[in-house]
Amino acid sequence: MELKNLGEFNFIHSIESDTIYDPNTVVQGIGDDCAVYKVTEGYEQLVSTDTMVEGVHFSFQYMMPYDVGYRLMTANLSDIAAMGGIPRQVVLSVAAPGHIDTRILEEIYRGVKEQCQHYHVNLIGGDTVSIDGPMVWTITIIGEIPQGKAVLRSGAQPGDVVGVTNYIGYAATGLGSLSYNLDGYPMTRIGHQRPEPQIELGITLRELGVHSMNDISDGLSSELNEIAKSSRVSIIIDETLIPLHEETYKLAEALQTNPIDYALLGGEDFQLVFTAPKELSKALENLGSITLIGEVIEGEPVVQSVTKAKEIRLLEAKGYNHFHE
Ligand SMILES: Nc1ncnc2c1ncn2[C@@H]1O[C@H](COP(=O)(O)OP(=O)(O)OP(=O)(O)O)[C@@H](O)[C@H]1O
Ligand SMILES: Cc1ncc(C[n+]2csc(CCOP(=O)(O)O)c2C)c(N)n1
Ligand SMILES: [Mg+2]
Ligand SMILES: [Mg+2]
Ligand SMILES: [Mg+2]
Repeated sequence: MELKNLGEFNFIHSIESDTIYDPNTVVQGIGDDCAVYKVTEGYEQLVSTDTMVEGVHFSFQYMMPYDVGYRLMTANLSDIAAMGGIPRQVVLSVAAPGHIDTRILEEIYRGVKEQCQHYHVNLIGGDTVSIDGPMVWTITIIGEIPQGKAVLRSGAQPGDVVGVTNYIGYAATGLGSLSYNLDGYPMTRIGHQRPEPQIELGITLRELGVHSMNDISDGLSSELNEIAKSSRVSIIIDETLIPLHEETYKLAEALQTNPIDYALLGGEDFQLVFTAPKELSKALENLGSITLIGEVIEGEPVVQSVTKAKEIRLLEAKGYNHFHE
């Protein structure tokens, strides 16, 4: 059935069941002017919002509707992970054209709810409007963090080591293989379609005492530059240490591109990049999913890298930019 035949209120009614995955914190969910939720004593509240636009952040050529919802939740959960926080509540706003088949919307919600269930997050409200254009999906997420413990972009200190979680350039490899219609990239395709936020690692890193952290939405060079600027420090990384998946090397070979660029410029990995006191190096490496790729030094707020050929180059804050020519 088309959305315009179902109508706004029937649509809201159709999605409101199975939205509460941590009932202890909810006083009022979907169904009133505002949602009402409880906060934990001794904790600060985190809030962040992220939007996904059809044609910009996703294409039904490369993703199933279920994946769209899944990744929308991941992008929002990822910003909570980047602070070392615990996700709690979300509200979701959708703008959709009247001719859309409601089965597509149901599938997107199924993806959202899957991630809500997995991370014990409640979907407590939202908004539904019509648009004469592409679908626009926005989530606002609320999380919690023990008082004074949020890991900021501005906390990096000279002498820190720089680390990343898992593989970088993974999602961009999957998207590249899809857009060039190349077979043989099963792992990274899932990385593009169904990325995971690093909630548990974010909490572990915060508890270990990392100094600064960011999640990778726009690309490693962009995120490192944000840390360098906010913290007023210089960062230097060794490009040969950036953890790339074998499918990234394979795609770079097939397309005659530089594999490092998928990590530096690709984005949407939703992995974490952080800086930490050098004394934590051993503990960080013992986590298994962390790679140390550089260090923080005193100086201008810039990022430099040592290339494979042992040359030093400036890493500009390139990466995904919505308003770049
Ligand atoms: N239109 C806006 N109005 C007010 N604040 C904004 C607006 N857009 C971004 N911000 C704020 O700017 C800062 C950086 O936002 P940005 O969206 O770049 O970070 P992010 O969500 O981590 O990255 P990404 O959106 O690429 O995942 C955040 O504090 C965000 O709240
Ligand atoms: C169809 C299609 N084309 C291109 C891309 C790549 N892409 C889009 S937005 C973005 C950065 C993060 O956005 P934001 O800063 O809004 O969080 C990236 C890397 C995609 N995912 N799908
Ligand atoms: Mg954002
Ligand atoms: Mg972020
Ligand atoms: Mg961005």
